[in-house]
Amino acid sequence: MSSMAALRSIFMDGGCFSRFQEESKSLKIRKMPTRFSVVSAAQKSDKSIKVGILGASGYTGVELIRFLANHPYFDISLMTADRKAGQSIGSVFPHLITQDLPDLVAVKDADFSTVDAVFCCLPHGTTQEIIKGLPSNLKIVDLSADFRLRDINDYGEWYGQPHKATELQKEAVYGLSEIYRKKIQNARLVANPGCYPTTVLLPLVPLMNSSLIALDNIVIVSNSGVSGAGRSAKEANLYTEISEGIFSYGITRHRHVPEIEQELSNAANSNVTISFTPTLMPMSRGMQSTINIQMAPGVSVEDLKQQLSRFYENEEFVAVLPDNQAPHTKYVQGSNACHINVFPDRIPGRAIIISVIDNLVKGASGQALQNLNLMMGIPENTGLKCMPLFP
Ligand SMILES: NC(=O)C1=CN([C@@H]2O[C@H](COP(=O)(O)OP(=O)(O)OC[C@H]3O[C@@H](n4cnc5c(N)ncnc54)[C@H](OP(=O)(O)O)[C@@H]3O)[C@@H](O)[C@H]2O)C=CC1
Ligand SMILES: CC(=O)N[C@@H](CCC(=O)OP(=O)(O)O)C(=O)O
Repeated sequence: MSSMAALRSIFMDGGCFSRFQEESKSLKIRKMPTRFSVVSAAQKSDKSIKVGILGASGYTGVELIRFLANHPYFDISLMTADRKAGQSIGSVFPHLITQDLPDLVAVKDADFSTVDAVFCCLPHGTTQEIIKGLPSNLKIVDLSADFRLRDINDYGEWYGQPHKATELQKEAVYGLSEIYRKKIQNARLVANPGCYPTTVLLPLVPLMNSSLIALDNIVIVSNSGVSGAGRSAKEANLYTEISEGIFSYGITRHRHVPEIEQELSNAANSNVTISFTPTLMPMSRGMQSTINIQMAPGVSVEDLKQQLSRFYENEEFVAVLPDNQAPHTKYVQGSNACHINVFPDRIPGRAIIISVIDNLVKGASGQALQNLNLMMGIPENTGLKCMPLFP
């Protein structure tokens, strides 16, 4: 029996697989834990779906290892690295010394016939070369930016090189889970969103086609923890460069601008242009976006909050905070949550939307796992229910 068939039978035994599918269709995910026998399915689990992590020695790779360790169906059976190929995971990450995990191998030595799905946690430009050669039945979630931009010319312009896997790029589904859930369920290749785009799109997409805000007056300032830059050594990320200070970079030309504009324009069905300034903060993880918008005439902050609350009322991972509670990166750290709130600006007619995520979780590995769960037809929150690490 194939892994998928085995998994389906687990759910069918409990009579819950088709009900889960029905429920997914109506997007009532928050109600799942009470209405589905997830626990009994987990008890029967045999970790029958084999997954690989390409780039397991990096920050997003090791974050996936953390979540997959508690996943009832996914078994890590392949892990790759580049410079660290040949090493055990415990020698690269001492906190994993006691875990029973495969050693890191180079991609060229990896046996892909042993896995059903892979997460690609590789640098931009690398995944598109590597996955061209993989078996065509593999499910792939790519955490890099290689397949996010639908317009191949945009890719060339913003990433400074022609795309090397244009056919695959056409096939890819943008993996903002709450927005593209149905497409993701049927996808083979998912382009996981960038962390900045995730903090911006979750609060803005539901407002785009509702005539609530002006589409030509969106000003975004985002703050990121340093782990957003990955684990490889760079002068700009030395403690002496980043501690006790902050600085903005990529001002007006960060490569996430076309990704955010693509998705906002798609939601608005009209061309949307943004002002976007990313800033590096002296913290390891966490991301906050402050989004200043012009409301349409007669629209209030309460209208925006109501629209967002309605849109996300059945979502487990996105919360619109009550009253004037300010989203704080500490309250989402280590979890797949996104917290959003909306405030009136002192300038009449304008509002300030603030959203926070953990860049390594909802901004990368958590959302990637949410997407593979969807692609495999299992409950979307499987393995992701851990609470934020606080304080
Ligand atoms: N960090 C974040 O918050 C986010 C990152 N992303 C994206 O996810 C991807 C991974 O990011 P992150 O984990 O932070 O990066 P890291 O730099 O921490 O890790 C990169 C991984 O890729 C391996 N690698 C590097 N070069 C090659 C190569 N030429 N061939 C094969 N493997 C290679 C590295 O191996 P070795 O260690 O042996 O060199 C390492 O395992 C990137 O595309 C990033 O932009 C997306 C959202 C958020
Ligand atoms: C702090 C930092 O350097 N952040 C990265 C973004 C990381 C990310 O989420 O985006 P990608 O997946 O598109 O790399 C940057 O600005 O390039």
